[in-house]
This record gives sequence, C-alpha cells and structure tokens, in this order.
Amino acid sequence: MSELLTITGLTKRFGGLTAVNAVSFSIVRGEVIGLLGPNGSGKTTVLNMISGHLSPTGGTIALGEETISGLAPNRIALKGVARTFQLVRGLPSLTVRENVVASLAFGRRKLWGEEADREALRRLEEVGLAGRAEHSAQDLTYIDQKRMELARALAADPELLLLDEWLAGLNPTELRTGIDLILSLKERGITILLVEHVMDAIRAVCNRCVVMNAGRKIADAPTAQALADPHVVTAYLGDAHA
Ligand SMILES: Nc1ncnc2c1ncn2[C@@H]1O[C@H](COP(=O)(O)OP(=O)(O)OP(=O)(O)O)[C@@H](O)[C@H]1O
Repeated sequence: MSELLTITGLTKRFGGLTAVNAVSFSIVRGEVIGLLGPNGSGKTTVLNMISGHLSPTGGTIALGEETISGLAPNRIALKGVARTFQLVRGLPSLTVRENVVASLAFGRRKLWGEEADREALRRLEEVGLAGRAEHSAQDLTYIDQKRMELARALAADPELLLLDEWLAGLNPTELRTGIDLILSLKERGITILLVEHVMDAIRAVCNRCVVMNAGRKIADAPTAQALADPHVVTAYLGDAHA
C-alpha cells in the first residue's frame, strides 16, 4: 500500500477558535475516503488546507513524499490535487467548454487551442455534459453546474480529487447519477477525499471514513464500522443531517 496523502497533527486556529485540532490521517492511492462530521466540525477547513486555500497553523500535509502544506493553491494543483467547491465557481459568461478550457491552464499538462478544446470535450463526456458544451454556463441546471464543476476539476488531471459536498442539493434521480459518476472515477483509480452529508452516497462510494467533531478526529475506520461507532452516532445526534 502506498500513501498518497499523509496528514499529521493538522491544526487551524481562527483567532480563539480551534477549527481543526491536531488531526492526523492518511489516504492510500485509489481509496475513496469520506470526511464526515456535524456542521462546523472543521471538514471544509481541512479540505481548504489540503488545496492550499488556507495555511495550517500547525501540522503537515504530504502528497506522496513531498510536503505541500503552506504552498499556494496553484502550486498544489500542479502537483496533482484538484477540488470542487461547495458553491460552484464557474465563469457564467463563458460557454461550458470554455469554462473547462480555462481550468486546463491550471493543470499539470498545459494545453492550448484545439488540443485544449478536445481535452475539454473529453472531460465533459466523462461527466455526461458533452451535449451542452456550447451552452452558456449560466443557463445550466443545478446538476449540470455540478457536472461542469467536476469536469473543471478533472481537467487538471488530478491524482487526488477533493469533493466538497458535491452531491448536496441533488434530487434522488440526480443523486443516483452523481453516485455513479463518483464510482466511475473510483474505477479509474482516482483517489478521492469527499466531504459529504448524504449517507446513501457515503455508503455507496467510500472505502473508509474519517469523522470529525468540534475540530477533532473521532473515528477513522471502514465505512460501516465508522458510521456505527458510538462516538460518531453521539456526535450526529441532534444534527439535522443525522
Ligand atoms: N475563515 C474563517 N474565519 C473564521 N472562522 C472560520 C473560518 N472558516 C471556518 N471557520 C469556523 O471554523 C469552524 C469549522 O468550519 P468548517 O466550515 O470547516 O466546518 P464544516 O465541518 O465544513 O461545516 P459544514 O458541514 O457546515 O460545511 C466553524 O466554527 C466555522 O465557523
């Protein structure tokens, strides 16, 4: 087993609030890991530190053998980490294809012109959105915005894909489509860390779950075991997503 991501003692303080408190876990290549926990437990803050959108107050993050904590987001993207955001961050005035072409500029393989267009279409096909490539991004339905966001992340050709509540807000049919899409990425060997509240999706796609509560890691186990852990059940009690 080779670890792709190793997080050690990761800590983030915002003034007096310790949002992430000495969290350690690792991800083996090819795994899909769920990062769970009640609202405000620190999940997105962990994701933001992995992608470089926040600098840790303490601890380290290594991608393979290389320490990436504290690097700028574009440097981390170049090393093979891509992400989606809770709020879709497309460029609404551009077409769907142009949105994906724009994110190719941040990937490990710099592509331009026709080559970039071909690669963008390939990524849009992967997420089932090739038919809307020439539509304006602002005309997309919600699930198609999510698809475009995923195609933009895949365009960076990631080794590690971070999904921040990518399935949130989808109806049951769309959710099935979304889960199948994540499973197809898993089959292709992309390592995925996903922050998610949708339990059906977590059960369907995650090999293992790391669970946080109030900034601390409270469980790290195969999915069924993590979800049945008494500490996890207690942490979720009273939370709207339980
Ligand atoms: N930039 C920031 N400045 C100050 N406090 C922050 C900042 N970002 C997050 N926090 C606080 O850190 C804590 C953890 O937030 P975080 O968004 O990581 O939680 P989460 O587990 O992702 O929650 P949710 O499931 O609601 O998205 C919260 O108390 C939040 O208010």
